[in-house]
Amino acid sequence: MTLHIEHLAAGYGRRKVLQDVNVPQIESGDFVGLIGPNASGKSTLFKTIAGLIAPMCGSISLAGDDITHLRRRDRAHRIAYMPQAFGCNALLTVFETVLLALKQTGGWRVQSDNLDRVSDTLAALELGHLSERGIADLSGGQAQMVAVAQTLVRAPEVVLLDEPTSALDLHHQLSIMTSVKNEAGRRKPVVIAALHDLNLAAKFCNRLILLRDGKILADGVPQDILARPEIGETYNVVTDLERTKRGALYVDARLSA
Ligand SMILES: Nc1ncnc2c1ncn2[C@@H]1O[C@H](COP(=O)(O)OP(=O)(O)OP(=O)(O)O)[C@@H](O)[C@H]1O
Repeated sequence: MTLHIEHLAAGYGRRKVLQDVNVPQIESGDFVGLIGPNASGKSTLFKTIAGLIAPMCGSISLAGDDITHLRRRDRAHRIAYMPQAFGCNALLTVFETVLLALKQTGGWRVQSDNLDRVSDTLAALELGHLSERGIADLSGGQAQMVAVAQTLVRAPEVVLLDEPTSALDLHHQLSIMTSVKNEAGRRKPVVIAALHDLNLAAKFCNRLILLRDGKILADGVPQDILARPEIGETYNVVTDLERTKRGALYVDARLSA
């Protein structure tokens, strides 16, 4: 099962944000980091893959099917998208909120395996202790982790996470990224996460796609992409790619003089 994007253009009204985006073969089990500065088009790409924006031209195919024309219910079975901003119903518990995410694919009838799926997902994300807490009583980081749980619980073929760690402390950044990577390795969805932290992207992703001004500038393994001069140019900083004593990639970035 692969995701493949060809000559994609998309935007808002007449304004084209994405221009001739080509992404060859993202394979099942890949954990792709979508990187690029603010306003480069990362969320727009996610919204287009998720079907919230219709492409102006080009195609997006999943396992050979063109998904740009899928019906909403069929798309919900195959693709789950966690937006940057997520709304919460103040009256629901964490457990109910994650269970509600299953409604998009399973309808209103709750089956016992749905309850197990919710419990397992919350446990995998270290959120079990929050199950009965009201969703309105969570911290920003806890609410963000619940949004990740809502995405993963649906067990889709494509998982799109828009900045899943932006509100998280160091432990929870590592914990969420580890859980997502484990999910990619175990169930083998295509996973794409928009990330601003290049070191986190290097640590967990097996492929990075660099977007600037709606165009793909580089696509490849982290050690190649992060070593390229386009990284510094794109973010308007000076970068050096180093290896830590433990062998991890580390991007040292500073403002140019
Ligand atoms: N609903 C919208 N209507 C019109 N323009 C929009 C809309 N959403 C985004 N844009 C514009 O599209 C461009 C790309 O925005 P997008 O949100 O895709 O970038 P991004 O790379 O996800 O940014 P960030 O890293 O800041 O979240 C920006 O110029 C933005 O102002």
